[in-house]
Amino acid sequence: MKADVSPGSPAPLAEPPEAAEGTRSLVALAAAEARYRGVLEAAADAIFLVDAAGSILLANSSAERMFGYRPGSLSGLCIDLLVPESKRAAHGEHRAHFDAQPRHGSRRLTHLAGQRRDGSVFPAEISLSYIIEASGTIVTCAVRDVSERDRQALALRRLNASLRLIHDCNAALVRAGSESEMIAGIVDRLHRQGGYSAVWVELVDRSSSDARLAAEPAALVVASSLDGDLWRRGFREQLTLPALEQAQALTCLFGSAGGLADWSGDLADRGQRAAIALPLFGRGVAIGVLNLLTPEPQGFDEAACEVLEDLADDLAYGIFAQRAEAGMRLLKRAVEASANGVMITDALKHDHPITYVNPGFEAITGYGAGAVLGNSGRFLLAGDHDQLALNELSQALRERRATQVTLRCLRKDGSPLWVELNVSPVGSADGTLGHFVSVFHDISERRRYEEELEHQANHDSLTGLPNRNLLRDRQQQAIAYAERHDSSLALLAVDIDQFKRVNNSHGHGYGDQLLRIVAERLADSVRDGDTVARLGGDEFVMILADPLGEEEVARVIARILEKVAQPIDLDGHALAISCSIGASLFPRDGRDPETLLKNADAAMHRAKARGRGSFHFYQAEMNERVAGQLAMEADLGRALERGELELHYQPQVDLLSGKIVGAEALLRWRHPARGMIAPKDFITLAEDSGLIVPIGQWVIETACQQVRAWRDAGLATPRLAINLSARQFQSDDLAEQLAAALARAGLDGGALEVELTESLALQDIGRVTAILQKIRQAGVTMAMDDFGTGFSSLAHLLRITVDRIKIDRCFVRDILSDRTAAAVALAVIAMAKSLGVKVIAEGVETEAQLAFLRERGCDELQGFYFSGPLPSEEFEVLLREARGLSFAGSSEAEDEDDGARTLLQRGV
Ligand SMILES: Nc1nc2c(ncn2[C@@H]2O[C@@H]3COP(=O)(O)O[C@H]4[C@@H](O)[C@H](n5cnc6c(=O)[nH]c(N)nc65)O[C@@H]4COP(=O)(O)O[C@H]3[C@H]2O)c(=O)[nH]1
Repeated sequence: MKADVSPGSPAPLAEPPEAAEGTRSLVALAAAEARYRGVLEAAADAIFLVDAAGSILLANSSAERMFGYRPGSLSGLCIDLLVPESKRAAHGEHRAHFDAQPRHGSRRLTHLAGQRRDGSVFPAEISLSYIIEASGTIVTCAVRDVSERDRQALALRRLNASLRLIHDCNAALVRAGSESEMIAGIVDRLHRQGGYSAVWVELVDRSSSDARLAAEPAALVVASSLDGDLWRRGFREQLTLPALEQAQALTCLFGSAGGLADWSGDLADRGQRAAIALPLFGRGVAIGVLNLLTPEPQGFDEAACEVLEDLADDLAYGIFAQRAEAGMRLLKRAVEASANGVMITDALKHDHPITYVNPGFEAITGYGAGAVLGNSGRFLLAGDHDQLALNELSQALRERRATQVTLRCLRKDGSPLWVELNVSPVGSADGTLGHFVSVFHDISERRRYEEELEHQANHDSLTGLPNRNLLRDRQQQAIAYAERHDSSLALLAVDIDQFKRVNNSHGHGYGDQLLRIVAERLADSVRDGDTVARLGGDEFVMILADPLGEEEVARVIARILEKVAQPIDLDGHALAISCSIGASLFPRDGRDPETLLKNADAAMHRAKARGRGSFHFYQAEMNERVAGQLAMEADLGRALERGELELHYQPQVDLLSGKIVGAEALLRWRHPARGMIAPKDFITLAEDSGLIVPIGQWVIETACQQVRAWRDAGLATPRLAINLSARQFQSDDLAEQLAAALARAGLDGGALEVELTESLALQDIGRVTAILQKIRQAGVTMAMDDFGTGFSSLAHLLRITVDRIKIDRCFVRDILSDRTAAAVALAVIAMAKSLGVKVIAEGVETEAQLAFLRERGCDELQGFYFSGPLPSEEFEVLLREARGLSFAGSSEAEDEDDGARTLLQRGV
């Protein structure tokens, strides 16, 4: 049955009754119909009346709205049209079957679907009631659209699932032992439990500085239907990277493949409907991105996004925490493994007790954790609180700020320990100060090295005494002190006498030993507060702090001289040394270090000029003298080339024959400005400056040429003695030089004699004797000069074989007045006799001296009594006239004559 029923004029529900009665009944019926119709129209469900053939007899407005039909257009249509196409055939069959076996009653059918006019399908529930009428069964069908209810139910289900997922994920976060395990766990759960078809996490490459993602994902689970990773590239560029850059979750829906980008089209083809990229940020730092794919079109609706964002936050926090913990573990390991000592103290407790020390602390200090925990770190100072750095340290602790100080501590074994200490306050979680962390750096070795360098820079390596640098400091300090206290100080310049000779002749090792001994002796002679410094060579300087005056300084100097003069035994060589000292006083002789030193030096040179072992206080005119000496040294250097040197000749007379048997060549310097200068005024200078070597060569050459000239002049020339300075023996070829000079003059060795001084004994005696032997082999004779004045041992001297011994002037001078002088002279004569050596007395000035010596067996004389040194021309006259001494009588006659002194007379 088909009815064209429109909602405005609904079809009658029943046939009208009999006429009379009928009119009332009709009215009542119409009223009832109107009520039913009202009910129908008010119903939210779609309500249909359908006949047995399936034609819609009536449909309410809700039905037209629900199925998308215009008002009235449903009537007459087959109800099957409202069933989804796929179910339509089954529905028809079902309806036919029912028609064949009609029955009363009602049914409720769920999980059905309706199809709208536009073809769209919606979930529906249907209630059916059957009325069997004569014309057939009429079915009342109430259809309810349950889309919204289903959607809500689905959302609820999803929410529950998500909550379960979150819970499980959080459990995984907590339980994970490592970052990778945690990420893998989350990814796996999201895939298995959350039903996401692909889940992966990409992390920021921590080795890159610009938050770039690592090339490979940290974890990835993909359903097999999504095999192949071509789509992932597009996903990465379109979702993952922008999400990270924008720091917000980005979603993408794939409706159908048409018109979509390659990657999303590919995913849509493979049944995927939505994608999301969730950035992971931990404490504001980009960590990575969590990416998900789902076949559910609503998979990333608002609620799901919310849940996933929470999960992403948890994951980010978990990674951050894992990293922080790994960082902590790493830090702990680093602290444990650090070679630096680490000490943590409790800043809140009195005395800051130690709460932690690392193994490095024990290695450095020797104290293990067990011994120090609970103590104050102060114990390391071992009571040494007199350190400036401690002020800074305690102030920093008080002010709760970081500081760095260098401290002197003591190790457990008592050895000194220098540490560089970095102290930093460390806050508690609530921001208040909780601890101090102190890092110890053992700088003992560096400190030792620095001290060594400082010592080297300020001390003389040979003697360990302060050097010029430190002396200057000490001088300044002493001057400042004296100025403040209105007191004085003395500066002593000390120089070892004849040190150069010792050094040159015995070698530097010997000289070094001597310097060390002198250094010790000088240091032993003064008080602790005084300074002894070595400036170099044999130059020492002493500062006597706060002396009472010149007398006290003189007493100290006397003590020094005495101490230094004590005999020294060096490798079996008995050595008597002495030093010369010059003193300047502050403020009298200078107010600054330079002036005091210069003046003490000038005084020292003056002392040297006085002779060995003396001292002198500075006097104003001294500087001129020193300057004069320097000028003289410069002049002497030029004297040779300018021909200012000449030789004078002093005859030596035989005491038996009275004849001139020899002569001594004595050097003179005819200075253009100062006139004739005697050797005593420049020989020492020449020796000290080394000029004596070329000068000595000149003497040898000139002496030889002079003999040659006299001989050529037909004069009977006696042997000529020349003086050899000890310094000349340092040239190994001295003998060769002599031989060459003789050869050049065409002379044999007998023409010359060399005069040696006792100071030769200070030289390397082996070397000297070897040279002397060569000289002797050349036929040259030898005389020992100034015998008895030297400081060498007799035993030493005896190793040098000489032909003549010269009794020194000083004994001859006093020979008649001083018993000691006479005894020495006699002893020399006796010794010479016993050795078979001739004796010559020098400095004989009087007849009485001559008589005494002649009488005691002295062989020869030299002295003013007969003649002083003469220029060559004058000496030539002596030779030409063959002058000599004539003796008035024999020695016996002299004895008889009371006026023995007159027995000798000077030959004319
Ligand atoms: N009081 C007094 N003095 C007398 C008398 N007779 C001689 N004299 C001085 O005694 C010195 C003798 O020389 P010397 O002992 O070898 O002592 C020499 C010698 O050691 C050294 N000398 C001189 N010429 C040379 C030289 O060519 N080479 C070296 N190395 N030294 C030289 O200089 C020293 C001093 O020489 P001169 O001043 O010439 O002094 C000479 C001479 O003038 C006298 O009767 N009374």
